[in-house]
Amino acid sequence: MSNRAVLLVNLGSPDSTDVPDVRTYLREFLGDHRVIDKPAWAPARRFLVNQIITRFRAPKSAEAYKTIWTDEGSPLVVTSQRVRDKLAAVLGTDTPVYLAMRYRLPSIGAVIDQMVADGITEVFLIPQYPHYAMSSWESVVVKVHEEVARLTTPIKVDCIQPFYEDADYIDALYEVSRPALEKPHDHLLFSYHSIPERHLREADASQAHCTIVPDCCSTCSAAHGMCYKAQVLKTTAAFVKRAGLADDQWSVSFQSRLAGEPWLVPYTDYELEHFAKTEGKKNLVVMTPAFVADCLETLEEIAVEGKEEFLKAGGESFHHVPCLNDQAPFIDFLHGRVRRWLGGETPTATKATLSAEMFAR
Ligand SMILES: C=CC1=C(C)c2cc3[nH]c(cc4nc(cc5[nH]c(cc1n2)c(C)c5CCC(=O)O)C(CCC(=O)O)=C4C)c(C)c3C=C
Ligand SMILES: [Fe+2]
Ligand SMILES: [Fe+2]
Repeated sequence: MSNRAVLLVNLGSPDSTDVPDVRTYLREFLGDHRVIDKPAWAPARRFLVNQIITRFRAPKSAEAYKTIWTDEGSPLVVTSQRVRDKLAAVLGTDTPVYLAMRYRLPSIGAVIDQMVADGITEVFLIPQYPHYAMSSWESVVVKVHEEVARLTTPIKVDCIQPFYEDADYIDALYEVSRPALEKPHDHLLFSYHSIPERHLREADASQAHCTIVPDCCSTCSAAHGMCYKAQVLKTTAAFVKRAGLADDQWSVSFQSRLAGEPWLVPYTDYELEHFAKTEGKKNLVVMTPAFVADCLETLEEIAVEGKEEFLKAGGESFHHVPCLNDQAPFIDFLHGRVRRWLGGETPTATKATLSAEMFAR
């Protein structure tokens, strides 16, 4: 067996839909200071997460998870396992593929220990996020490097760059959404996971561009290497061009916000109501390209709740485009990137080339 391997990392889900398991998951997830960050108020943050958010949120989240749970477990975890297995099948035994979750199981630390036991010395890390965000991509990449740093025999980590406008990724998105786009519809909505607006400023190492320069995301800047909003807008622009859509056929919105501060706007739930009630857009297709695997945020929040809100507001048809999941175009995309890494061609990020600010937070 070779000493080189692929490591896929996704966000993770609770172990089960039981409230204590959901609480444990939320504690770990929301206890990550790259997700709920307020370093200046660290004790307040711990109190907020442990006592308030998890106590009140866990029962509600558990109910939501029950609506999407499958016999095999959480859709996000099950789909990620299928992606791992399909990628492993096309790569063959020379390049094993491992899967870890940022929160809960299988943990990044345990999977890295397994890789060491298997004799792996070089790893191609592919966070299962097309876009950089402090709370997603950065959290995974930093955690993997932290776990590698504790090893006595080091592993070399090459990380794929956020692939938000990679032509092959956009082609894959186009392939999986074509059947839905061929159905009659009035509008295509790109609904991305929201983040606090403040996170855009925190990620901007120059502290001079994001949310400061007017129309910052359309003004070329080095800050966009770590600007979630600029990157989701680039995914959208690349997809719109690939699909040949006119400007009045699509728009962007942001879902899954928490309370307490401004998150990226416009909010998906407001947009859904507005389309049906005031814009006369009654037949809607919704894509969710921030997620590569269908999960709570797509299957429940969009495909069930979003649909209900839209139809209640007077909408007539609502179609959620499934995520890339384990569909062939995504496996082909990943396979292509791994082949290029094995051939030394894929531009990758190492700890030395990644922003030092990322590791210092
Ligand atoms: C796509 C990338 C993601 C970013 C960026 C992100 C930021 C972010 N999320 C929360 C809070 C929650 N997210 C939850 C679920 C969830 N989030 C992502 C992805 C991103 N989050 C996924 C894939 C999922 C689904 C997980 C699954 O098991 O299916 C949840 C938990 C569910 C709930 O209770 O609603 C919370 C909470 C914050 C605060 C944040 C950025 C600051
Ligand atoms: Fe989230
Ligand atoms: Fe911007």
